Amino acid sequence: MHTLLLKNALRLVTMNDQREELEGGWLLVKGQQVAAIGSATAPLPQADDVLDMTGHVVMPGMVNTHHHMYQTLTRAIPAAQNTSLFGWLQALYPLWAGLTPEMIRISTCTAMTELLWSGCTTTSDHLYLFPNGSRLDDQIEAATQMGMRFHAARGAMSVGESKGGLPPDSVVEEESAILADTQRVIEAFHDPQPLAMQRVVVAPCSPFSVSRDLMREAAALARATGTMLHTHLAENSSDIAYSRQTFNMTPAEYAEDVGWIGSDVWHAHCVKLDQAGISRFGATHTGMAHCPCSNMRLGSGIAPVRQMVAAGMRVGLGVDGSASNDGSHMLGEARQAMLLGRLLESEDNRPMMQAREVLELATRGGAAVLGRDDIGHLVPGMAADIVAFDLSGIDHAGAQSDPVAALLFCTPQRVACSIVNGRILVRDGHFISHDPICLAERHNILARQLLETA
Ligand SMILES: Nc1nc2[nH]cnc2c(=O)[nH]1
Repeated sequence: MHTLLLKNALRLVTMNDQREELEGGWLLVKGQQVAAIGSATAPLPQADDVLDMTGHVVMPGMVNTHHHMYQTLTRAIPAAQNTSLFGWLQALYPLWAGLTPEMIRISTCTAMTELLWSGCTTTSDHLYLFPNGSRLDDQIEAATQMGMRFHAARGAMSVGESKGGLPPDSVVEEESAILADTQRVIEAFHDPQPLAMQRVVVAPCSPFSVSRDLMREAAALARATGTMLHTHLAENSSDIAYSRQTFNMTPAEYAEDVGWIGSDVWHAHCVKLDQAGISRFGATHTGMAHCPCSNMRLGSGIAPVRQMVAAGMRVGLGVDGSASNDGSHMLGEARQAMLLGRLLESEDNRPMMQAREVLELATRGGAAVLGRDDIGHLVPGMAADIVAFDLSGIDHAGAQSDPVAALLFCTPQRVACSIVNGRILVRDGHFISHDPICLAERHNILARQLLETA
């Protein structure tokens, strides 16, 4: 079995149960897993390949719990720059109706390039439109090519404008077809085994674009197949008003009513979850994807992350779709989570949100949200998902006293090295098996095409 040694780390952040950080530490990878970890004084093992991590912080690859990768084709669209959630969606749905299978594949490669470069090694994606013959298969094919660990959420919309929903009728699907296709992709692609590179998630889009029946049937399908459930919930005040008007319930009451609480469920945003909802979600270990950039970009609000963690909710970070961020920088997202958390906490003079607290959400937190115990920290037996940031450059000059906190306090960097499932994808800052410049060229051609066909 191939072995790889990372040695001389400026800091090796294990995120283990004791949260050990080893100065001068080393880590040995054997095949797909972490085989051993040692401090500066422990004898170095032999290995087939050795990476010298002098000046680098080495840490577990981060876990992104919410994204819409196809939106990389529609970043910074003028009509959607200055509107809140519903207006933003209504400006973009007609563009997204033109998506093709190649656009799904290329946008997935683009978003995964950004994510990998920013320190993320596992990501979920919520793909909820399938126009012009697009299928989840297109995205899974691209993820396999990129080598990233992937939780593909089979999204769906079924309630169009004519039935009181938000999306135009042209982008919704029949509910029977949604359920049949979701079952098909679970059978074709879902791998429940430890170290799985591919899992499938059941993921109707949001309360304002699918029916109560579909939510209930989706929950039953997920439970029958041992898959997880994911949707948007309580994102902003219009979302709350829709829930009250349509279901006469708060979003948390609605989620419980349709069977969407528990340790196999995670909801994106939850900015406006009320106290009763936080308590109920906490007691049932329901998960949530905290998306600070998107929540600021769309003016949605600030999710009370600390309260949610204290209540027992599983909390991870999500960059959200690239039309409401409009980037996929995982370390940058962690920095924003820290800074935004400070604004909320400052209201009652509580201790400030700390760098390590947020790094934990980005690693262990995200792993828990996706229902995984084989990623998110580095101990022998865990998946070899490891990233390294070089702190010897100008952006970190003067930050030697705490290089781990400096990852978030200083300008967010790209990784020098990224390893997924024991395979090196980025070395010395460069992708080994694809060229991001060629990718961006093709991506821009397709993005123009999408605008022209709308
Ligand atoms: N932020 C965000 N919220 C949504 N709610 C339904 N769809 C979306 C989306 O694409 N982005």
